Amino acid sequence: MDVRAAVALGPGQPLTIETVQLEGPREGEVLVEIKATGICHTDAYTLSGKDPEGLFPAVLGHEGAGVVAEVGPGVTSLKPGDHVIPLYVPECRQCEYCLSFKTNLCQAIRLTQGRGLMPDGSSRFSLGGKPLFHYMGTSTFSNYTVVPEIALAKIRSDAPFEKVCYIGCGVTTGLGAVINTAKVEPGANVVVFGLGGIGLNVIQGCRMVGANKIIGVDINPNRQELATKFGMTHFVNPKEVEGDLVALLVELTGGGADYSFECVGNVNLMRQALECCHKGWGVSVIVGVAAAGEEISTRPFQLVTGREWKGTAFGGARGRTDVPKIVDWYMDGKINIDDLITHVMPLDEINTAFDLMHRGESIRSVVTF
Ligand SMILES: NC(=O)C1=CN([C@@H]2O[C@H](COP(=O)(O)OP(=O)(O)OC[C@H]3O[C@@H](n4cnc5c(N)ncnc54)[C@H](O)[C@@H]3O)[C@@H](O)[C@H]2O)C=CC1
Ligand SMILES: N[C@@H](CCC(=O)N[C@@H](CSC=O)C(=O)NCC(=O)O)C(=O)O
Ligand SMILES: [Zn+2]
Ligand SMILES: [Zn+2]
Repeated sequence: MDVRAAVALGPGQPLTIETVQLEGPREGEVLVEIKATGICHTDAYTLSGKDPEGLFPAVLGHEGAGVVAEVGPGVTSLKPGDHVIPLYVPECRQCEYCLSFKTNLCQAIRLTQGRGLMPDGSSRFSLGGKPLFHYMGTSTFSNYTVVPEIALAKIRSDAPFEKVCYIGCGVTTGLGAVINTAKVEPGANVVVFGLGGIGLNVIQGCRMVGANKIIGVDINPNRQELATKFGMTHFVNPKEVEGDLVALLVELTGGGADYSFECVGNVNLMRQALECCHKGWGVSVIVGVAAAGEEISTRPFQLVTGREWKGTAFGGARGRTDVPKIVDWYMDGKINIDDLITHVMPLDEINTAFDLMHRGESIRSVVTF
């Protein structure tokens, strides 16, 4: 079938809107009509060419929501008409990783997903007879996409696509980093580096679990107002700090953060996030994705003296299990998504979403189809 997609033809180039050919679903696969997709910083990272797994030409996008249009042979958990959120971290419930219950990093289809292919090693997308790569197993910058059954969370049918698509990445990553990965407890003091689409959800998660001081760090002063609305108690702009930022954060937290989160993808901030943690027990969680070749460093003494360095992918969430619950939280008014979606646009204007992000003018842009 012919579909409309924003295609990344090469690194650093704007996306081009094309009529693309999409094959129907094969064994264990599902054709999804995408109704809305968010644009995450990770899409921009891959488009920049700095992602070692970035392949071109490709259909990017990993923060979508839509409706099942057709199921392939062997699909049992979904049927046409079901509302779904595609998952870049699937949940097969059978692999060693899923069964360990120690991680959400299902590996059932990770190898082919990282090569931009469906689990059988081929692509469903093509342009002018030449295959296009899939992206993160989801390729939501298209009005139709094909996704493995194990990479689809079935959600309630009354949830608005243009809001809950954000649960496909940013919301779940931020809330999950707090709840699943750090396991922040009531009364904890936290520091959040980066108050964008992810960091604001970390702030929201910290407020939900009853954190005490929630200190936000960002070089964009415009982030202060919204972050405060989401639960931030103190704002620090590193550009306005005279002297040592880490020392200031240790002082503000009364000895160091119980938990810190790096939500930018900057290895220097990752070090500061670790070193502002409390001696003996502080835990720092890396959420941001740093470019190929970047490395983190600190004095091992920081760890010897009891700080812990962790990382999180998709907030440690098991997507098919956890995503429908987060959709319920939104529908029950327990979490705020609406105020984070600052721009909504048609597919033709998707490059504007990247421009807004790079200029620091958006939190989340959403494309509706
Ligand atoms: N681990 C995971 O599962 C996921 C990771 N990510 C990654 O998280 C990071 C953040 O993503 P988004 O929130 O969508 O990006 P964003 O662009 O919306 O937000 C980044 C924020 O960092 C701030 N910032 C930039 N440089 C800074 C500095 N030197 N000091 C303090 N603040 C600074 C910006 O002003 C902005 O507010 C990206 O690296 C993205 O790839 C995103 C989703 C999931
Ligand atoms: N391909 C990149 C790393 C990208 C990455 O870390 N992705 C995160 C999700 S970011 C979403 O916006 C993730 O889930 N990683 C787990 C995984 O298995 O990829 C690189 O190689 O740098
Ligand atoms: Zn993302
Ligand atoms: Zn699995």
